[in-house]
Amino acid sequence: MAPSAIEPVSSSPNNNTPRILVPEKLSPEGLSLLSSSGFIIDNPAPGSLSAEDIAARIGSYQALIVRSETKVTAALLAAGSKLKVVARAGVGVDNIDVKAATEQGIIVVNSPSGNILAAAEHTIALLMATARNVPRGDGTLKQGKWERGKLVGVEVGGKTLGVVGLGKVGLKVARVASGGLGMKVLGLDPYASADVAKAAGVTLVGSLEELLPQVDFLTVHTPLLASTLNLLGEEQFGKMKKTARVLNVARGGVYNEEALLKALDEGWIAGAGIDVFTQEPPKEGSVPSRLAQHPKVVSTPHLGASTVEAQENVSIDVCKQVVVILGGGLPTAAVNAPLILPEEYRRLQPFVKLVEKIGSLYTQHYATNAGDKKGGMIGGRRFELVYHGDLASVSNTRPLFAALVKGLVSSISDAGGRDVNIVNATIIAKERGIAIDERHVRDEGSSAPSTYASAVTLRSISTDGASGGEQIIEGYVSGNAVFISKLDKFAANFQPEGTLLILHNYDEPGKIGNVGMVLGRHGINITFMQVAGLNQEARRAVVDGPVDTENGLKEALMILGVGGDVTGELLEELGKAEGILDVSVVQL
Ligand SMILES: NC(=O)C1=CN([C@@H]2O[C@H](COP(=O)(O)OP(=O)(O)OC[C@H]3O[C@@H](n4cnc5c(N)ncnc54)[C@H](O)[C@@H]3O)[C@@H](O)[C@H]2O)C=CC1
Ligand SMILES: O=C(O)C(=O)COP(=O)(O)O
Repeated sequence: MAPSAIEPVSSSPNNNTPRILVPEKLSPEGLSLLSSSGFIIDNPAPGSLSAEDIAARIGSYQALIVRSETKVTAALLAAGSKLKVVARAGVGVDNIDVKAATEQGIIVVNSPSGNILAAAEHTIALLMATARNVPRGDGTLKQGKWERGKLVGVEVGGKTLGVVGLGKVGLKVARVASGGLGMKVLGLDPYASADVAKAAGVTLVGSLEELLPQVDFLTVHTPLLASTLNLLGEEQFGKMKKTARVLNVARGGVYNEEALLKALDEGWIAGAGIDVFTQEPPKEGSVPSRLAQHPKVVSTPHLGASTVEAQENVSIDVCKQVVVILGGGLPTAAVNAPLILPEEYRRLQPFVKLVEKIGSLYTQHYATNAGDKKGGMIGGRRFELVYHGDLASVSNTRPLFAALVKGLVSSISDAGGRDVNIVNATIIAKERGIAIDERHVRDEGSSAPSTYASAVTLRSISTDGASGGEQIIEGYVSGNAVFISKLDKFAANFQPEGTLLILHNYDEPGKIGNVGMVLGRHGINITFMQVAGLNQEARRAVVDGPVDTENGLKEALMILGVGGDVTGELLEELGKAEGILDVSVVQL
């Protein structure tokens, strides 16, 4: 039987003393913080508890601390009737069902930066190892062979590195590659700040299509999200140089593993350095295992965060937070902590919801769906959040500020933006190069119907004058429902809920019918529809303006609430329909 250091619950000194289960290897520095706070820690030999063992015991624990190996499923959380916190001693929370935890009121925390240096350095290690055949040289020499002729490598200096995902790890890799190794670095991250990228020696490009044919090495540093799963498949590997090598110290699945195997087998690319797999450890004979054992691949068993220093950092980071949470406090890196404290809930909650929806609508409509993804639509931008009417007299707007940051990053970050809370919103905004000014305006009008005493305007302004001009979204609250009343120059009135298609078009007879037919062909139901025409100011500008009065006045937005799967194909078809200027899909 596998060894287990877990004592029966009844033998604890006091049955009210919180118990913490740590089924994976965690540095003792953090564990000693827990024990000196008086908690009981059960830290059996790593791997000795099966998923069933953990589920059978979890009911007696107030906290669970994991790394990437324990799958914290909805069923496990449901069995954890006393659980107050699940702590991830690392960055990625893709092994935790955060939604289920939130529904059960369990706080999930992580260590957002404790291991990022380790992950970046491991990426550089794999870069050099793949370029210079280090593992094969070592392996063959240990077998008594001297194979210099077979192991000629390539230099990285002067070569081009592509970095997909310019967050904390990606930027560190980029800095080392450009500053230390003398590489030319191209970056792709639709949400990155152009200034931050430039300071790291990175030139931003607009798409994978533009990036892939240029790179000698490619590295990915995005979280694993629905939008990054299989980001690179056969089509993408086919666009790369035959001499290119790819690296993955992010998550298995960002590269489609079957496609990567094929690209290596058929010589579309020259090699790979892989730390992470869709199945860990990979089962013998599976695709991830064939990849790990492939002669052109340098593979490591998810070692990105495995340094003494990183493990100390993440252990201390999360154990401190567990102590705070079990003591009734608010953690610093909660993946799903509340944006709003109970005493402010009644008054601010609808506005928190409105501002978060406005932020999310902004990112999806202007950044994610934009044809030109060179960045600059979020990071590196100045946002002005204007509180109108009664709301202007609220002095503690921290929850609204945090709601905007959360809304802006929700569709692009690891935990769907749930890691933003009132404690860390300012830091996260700064990290992403987002500047937010708040203004309180008592008298000035907004586009909200005059019966509503409070409204919010978000204005997004380019700081370099180059990217994207200015955007405006305005909304108001009625009862507990939130409404968008203005989208740029269009006067709207719709609830930002569910899946919405926003079509910018010339408002002419037949347009609605055409769109309805396309949606019908794709099996999409329309739940509501609204045509948002130019607001008064924009009408006046067209009438007084020099050009094209007729077409200018016909400009409108068609906003459709839809049910069903909105595919890329559908969007393309809608985009090509006559009179449609552009289309975007947002999930709110
Ligand atoms: N192998 C290992 O041991 C480790 C792996 N990791 C992995 O690395 C990932 C990245 O970590 P951080 O840099 O700390 O996260 P981060 O959140 O700071 O950065 C992620 C970046 O990806 C960008 N992004 C999101 N979707 C994108 C898309 N479709 N295309 C291009 N860019 C996109 C975001 O804008 C953001 O800038 C983590 O989510 C984790 O899964 C992290 C630490 C250790
Ligand atoms: O922090 C992360 O996202 C990691 O991938 C590190 O995983 P680990 O804690 O080493 O199992």
